This record gives sequence, C-alpha cells and structure tokens, in this order.
Amino acid sequence: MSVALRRLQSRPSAANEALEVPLSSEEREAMVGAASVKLEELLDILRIDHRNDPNTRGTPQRVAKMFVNELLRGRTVSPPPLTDFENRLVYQGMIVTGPIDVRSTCAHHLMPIRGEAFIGVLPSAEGKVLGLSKYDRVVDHFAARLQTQEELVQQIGDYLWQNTAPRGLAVRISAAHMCRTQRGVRAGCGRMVTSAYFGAFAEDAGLKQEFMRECASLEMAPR
Ligand SMILES: Nc1nc2c(ncn2[C@@H]2O[C@H](COP(=O)(O)OP(=O)(O)OP(=O)(O)O)[C@@H](O)[C@H]2O)c(=O)[nH]1
Repeated sequence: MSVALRRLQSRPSAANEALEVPLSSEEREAMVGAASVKLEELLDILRIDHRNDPNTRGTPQRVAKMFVNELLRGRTVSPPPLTDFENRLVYQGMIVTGPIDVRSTCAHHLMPIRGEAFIGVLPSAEGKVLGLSKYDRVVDHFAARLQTQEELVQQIGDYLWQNTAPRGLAVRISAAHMCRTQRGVRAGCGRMVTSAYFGAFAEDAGLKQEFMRECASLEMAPR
C-alpha cells in the first residue's frame, strides 16, 4: 500500500468536517484510485457489466473522481481566503446578498440538495467589508461535503462570524432534498428553510424581520 493511501486511512472524520490536513495531490490521487476499486466492486455486486457495457465503462473511476474532487471537495481543501477591504466610510447599514446557489449532497442517502442561500451582514465600524464573491465561495466550500441542512447553515455562519467579526450576521438556506423527492416518500415539491443568527441579528427581532424582507425581495428580483 502506498504511503499516501496509508496516511489517508489514518484520519477519518465526520462527513461534513474537514480532514485534519488538506490532501496533497498524491493523497488525492490515491483516494480516487482506492475509491474506484470499491465502486467497481459495488457495480459488480449490482450485476452491472461495467467492463463490457460501453455506457458504464469507466463509471467507477468517474464517480470516484466526482466524489473526491467535486462533491466532497470541501473536506479536502482549505476554506477560501477572505479578501476584505477597509470600511473607510464606516458603512454600518445592512448588507444582504443572495440568492447564492447551494449545491450539496445529503449525508443520509448521498442524494443532491439544491437551493439558495442568503447572507445578511451588519459591518462593524472598526471592522472590514468582505469582497462580495467571497460569500458565494464560502457557501460553495461548506456545501461540498455530505451535509444536513441544519449543520450546513451553521458551518457557513460560524466561519464568517469567526473570520470577519461583523456586528451581526444572518444566514438562511432554502433548499430541496432529492432524497425526499426522487425516492422514499417521493414528495412532489417542498423545501426546507434553515437559518443561523449571530450578534445583533440574534438579539433583535426587528433586524431579523428586515433581513427576511430583503431575502424576499431578492428572491423575486430578476435573475
Ligand atoms: N433534518 C434533516 N433531515 C434530513 C436531511 N436530509 C435528509 N434528511 C432525512 O433523513 C432521514 C433519514 O431517515 P431514515 O429513516 O434513516 O432513512 P429512510 O428509511 O431511507 O427514510 P425515508 O427517506 O423516509 O425513506 C429522512 O427522513 C430524510 O428525509 C437534512 O438535511 N435535515
């Protein structure tokens, strides 16, 4: 067994937690290779002739790459750096951004979660203003794990709260879960909304309401 593979096997963690240390490219390749072998076994057990069927030839390798490099990327790379700017004019009004696409994978059935996030920020006078695209990058980073929607919204909030120190922070996610629509109860529609509030937003119902109003108007804005 290669050194990279041995190192990988020594540090498992919860499905929506980052590995202790981001993967090196050698470890990433070893993970893809090992996962491909297991996926070949899975297709064999399902009696799918992936060696001869042109449609599924290469599927184990493709799916392994997809899991490691795309769906679970947020466990194996560092969170995005947060470029910020001085709040020179001391803007202290509410900033609300969204809808931000949420593409995640459910921890229970490995099915897609698809929805939108909204983020509200009350910058502090002495703090910095975060580059707008960084909110999208942070959502994307934490969504690229096996998630529950409750923990996803909290992880995004915790990271922004700890790293940008605003006066207040609100995160809201509205999403549909394919584990509920494509299988199981096969619910026709229906979404779930989760939210996390920090600082001034947690203490002031009026601020929460203003945030919700802004989310509603952004939801209706032309895309
Ligand atoms: N609270 C919460 N539940 C979720 C989320 N994603 C999936 N679930 C639910 O997790 C549950 C897993 O339940 P189980 O009874 O173990 O699985 P199951 O037998 O396949 O259940 P069904 O989906 O009802 O067929 C299901 O009710 C899912 O709808 C999430 O983000 N948050």
